[in-house]
Amino acid sequence: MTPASQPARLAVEGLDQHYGSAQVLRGIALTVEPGACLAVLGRNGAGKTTLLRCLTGLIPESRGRIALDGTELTRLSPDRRARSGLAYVPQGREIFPDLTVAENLRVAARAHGLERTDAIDEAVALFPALRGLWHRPGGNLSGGQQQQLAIARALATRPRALLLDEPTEGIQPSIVAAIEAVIAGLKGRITVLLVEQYLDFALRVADSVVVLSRGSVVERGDPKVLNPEALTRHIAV
Ligand SMILES: Nc1ncnc2c1ncn2[C@@H]1O[C@H](COP(=O)(O)OP(=O)(O)OP(=O)(O)O)[C@@H](O)[C@H]1O
Repeated sequence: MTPASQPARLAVEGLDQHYGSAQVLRGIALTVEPGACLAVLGRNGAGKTTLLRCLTGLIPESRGRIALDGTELTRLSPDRRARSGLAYVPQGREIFPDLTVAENLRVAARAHGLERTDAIDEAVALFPALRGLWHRPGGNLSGGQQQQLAIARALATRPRALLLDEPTEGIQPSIVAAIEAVIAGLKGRITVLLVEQYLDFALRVADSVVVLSRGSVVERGDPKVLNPEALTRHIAV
């Protein structure tokens, strides 16, 4: 059996990103300690998804440095970053609609050489509802079921760091609670960077918080200590 991976330290320094002439990220610096959960908050258009897409390599960073346990990811392809242990659950889930739940999980595990391990069983153990949907095409699942599958699929690659883009968006409360319990259970095992608009959810699960506004970090700290007024000033529409 392949042993589970150790959580990695994710470090970002001086990250800039442009779309054409428009600068969307400005000197982003953040650190997520191994096994901790950092929530990135901010209004629509603040740059949260762009930050995640830069971390995954889906869009090239204009300037800056991204490192996982000190190993530089900057300028590596998305595939190389994924192989380094970075998993991404995008907004909208992007599961394969024509593949069954089982096949969605197997494709991910196989891409990481984990199809003959317990990686899928371990991921599905966190979302037992997926067992009852095993042979259903991904496209036939509800939004909440798809979100659980998307997170399980990412976990089936045994990541060292997990990037989640708004996992609660449009999801029914019972499944939001299940997702919250899973993220809480990953503490100490997988480093998590969570982009969220659902403030209460983010503050409950995160060990630390970064607030983005117009591409810059404007607040950061421990969610138990941060001034709620400072948070809502940058988040409320
Ligand atoms: N492909 C693109 N081309 C040009 N501009 C873009 C592109 N994608 C995003 N933008 C712009 O970049 C800025 C940041 O967008 P981004 O999607 O990262 O914000 P966000 O904080 O994730 O917002 P949301 O919560 O709505 O997803 C916005 O002004 C957006 O309009």
